[in-house]
Amino acid sequence: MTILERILLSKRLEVKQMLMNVENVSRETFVERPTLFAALKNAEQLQVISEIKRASPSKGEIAFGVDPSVQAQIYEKSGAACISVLTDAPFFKGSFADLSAVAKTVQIPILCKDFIIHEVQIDRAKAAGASVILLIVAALNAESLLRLYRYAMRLGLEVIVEVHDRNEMEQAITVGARIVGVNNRDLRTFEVDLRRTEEIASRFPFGDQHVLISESGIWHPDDARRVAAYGAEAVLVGESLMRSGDAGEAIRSLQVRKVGARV
Ligand SMILES: O=C(O)c1ccccc1NCC(=O)[C@H](O)[C@H](O)COP(=O)(O)O
Repeated sequence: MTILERILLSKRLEVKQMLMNVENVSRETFVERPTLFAALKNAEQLQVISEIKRASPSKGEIAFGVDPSVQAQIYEKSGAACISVLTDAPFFKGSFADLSAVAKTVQIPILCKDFIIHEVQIDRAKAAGASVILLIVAALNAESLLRLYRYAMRLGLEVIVEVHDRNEMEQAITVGARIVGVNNRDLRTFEVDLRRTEEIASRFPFGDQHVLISESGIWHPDDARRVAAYGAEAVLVGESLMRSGDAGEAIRSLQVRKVGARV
């Protein structure tokens, strides 16, 4: 069984639990946030979506004890365009409590980074303060992808549709995705290869209506320059920021000039 299959098996159980507990979810009112799409499009520099990542299936512990609010404040002050919060507990040691804590602390867009297979998870993400959710094409069939995409849009959320190859990218565009994230990590082998961004970018419908994000495996300014050269307008970065002694400086070093940016 691949790691994605194992995660999805665990998500089905989690969804059952969530459906039994819908009444107990507290809904708080959060600030109105700027849209992620505009934040990425209107910038001349490559934008950094900075992730709160305590652990991962590929690396084990990264930073179990991090205070998500403190980390989020550092990210926001350093010019992050958005904060991604991993909410999966079994594989990433994240939680919706982490998401809520971040939502109470910062004003910028917040991404609920999870493996979404059911509307109840989208409700939960919104209730905890997310303004953006992630839908992974490899985790959904075409009907579920479209249904969940439309559901999130109706709730006023933005959606990043995550893809791993050109075929998935075409599915993302077909459902109407405007924000597409290429995950450079192979979810079966964990191997990270920035050429995935290059491959997908070669067929991506660049222009005013679409924005491309390169996700995973970004450690150095050279990585940022490389994916910017392929046409990415943002990077989604977890581990390297969590392990950095100076996450603020690390974010600033990745804000390289976008290719095609206006002078
Ligand atoms: O990070 C993993 O090991 C992983 C394994 C299986 C499915 C998803 C996984 N990560 C989720 C992510 O997409 C990353 O957290 C995110 O793109 C940041 O990646 P990185 O900068 O390499 O930490």
